[in-house]
Amino acid sequence: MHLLEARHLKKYYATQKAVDDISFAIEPGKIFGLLGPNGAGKTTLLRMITGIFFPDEGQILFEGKPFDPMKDIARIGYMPEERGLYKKMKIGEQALYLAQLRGLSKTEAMAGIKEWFVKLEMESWWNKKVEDLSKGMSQKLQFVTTVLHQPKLIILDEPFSGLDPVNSNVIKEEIHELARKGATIIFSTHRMEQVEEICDQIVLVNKGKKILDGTVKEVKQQYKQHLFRVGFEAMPALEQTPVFTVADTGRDHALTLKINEGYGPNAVLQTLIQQGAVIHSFNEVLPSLNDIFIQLVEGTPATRQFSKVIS
Ligand SMILES: Nc1ncnc2c1ncn2[C@@H]1O[C@H](COP(=O)(O)OP(=O)(O)OP(=O)(O)O)[C@@H](O)[C@H]1O
Repeated sequence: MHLLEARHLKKYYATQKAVDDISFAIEPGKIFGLLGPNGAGKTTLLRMITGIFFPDEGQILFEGKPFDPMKDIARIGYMPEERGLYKKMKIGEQALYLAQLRGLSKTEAMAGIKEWFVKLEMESWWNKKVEDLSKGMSQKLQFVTTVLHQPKLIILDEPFSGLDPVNSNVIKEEIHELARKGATIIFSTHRMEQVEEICDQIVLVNKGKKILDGTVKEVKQQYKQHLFRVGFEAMPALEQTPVFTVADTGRDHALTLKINEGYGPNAVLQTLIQQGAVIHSFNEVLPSLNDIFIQLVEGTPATRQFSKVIS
């Protein structure tokens, strides 16, 4: 059974089709990346999944049953992009207050906070005020307050913004650990390198529509351009062949070759050897998610506007 299923969700504002018939399903324990350019509809989708507002049309199923924000919200942890911490409150008190608000007893909350503060090296922060924290520090605090009540579904909007590489890695590791323990994670970002490393499944939205859905591996296979990087002992002088085309000018004794239609890697290797090349490496070059993202969304205007649809 899926932990979360979105079926034909629609949310229209006065002039914008912010989310226009989007469906996807997420299995328990998976890390799901919700991607898209600015204004694509990601926040609007997340707000429906977190019960902040209802979809105009469509259905959300949580553990196979219609999503009931009043009941299910206690099992969801949401870290929004615009951070919602009380600036004047002390950090320890704030974490305690938020954990109790999400249903933990004071004892449970204290135990959880201690564990997380030690894990993320925040023990000395207890008596600081939020307004005294740097952007990255408040990001860590917000992460802790999102996951403290052990939600089944954790939704993180741009979780790494403001974090240095060391703290990004710490949070990345914690996200993996939470997923290993069974939590399902949705995270929304435009930073593709993080998605490649972390996500099991991705959905790309653009102009309110879903334009891609699959595992990172599937998506890369779907958009591959049959390119291979070949390393040589010495750069060979290659003759024209119907098997491949040289895709770059070559450096460091290596060339990128594009295999022509009707041929495979074996034919490339045979041709190269016949032409006297001495090969020492041969690797497929898959497109990065960044390349795919840019290819799919480049040049498309922001969210679909009613006026354009009507005219
Ligand atoms: N309250 C609102 N009223 C009218 N239009 C809105 C409202 N909120 C969002 N929109 C529009 O809906 C579209 C989708 O916005 P949304 O915030 O969901 O995008 P996003 O993918 O989260 O963008 P970003 O990556 O920039 O945060 C945008 O065109 C936005 O202008």
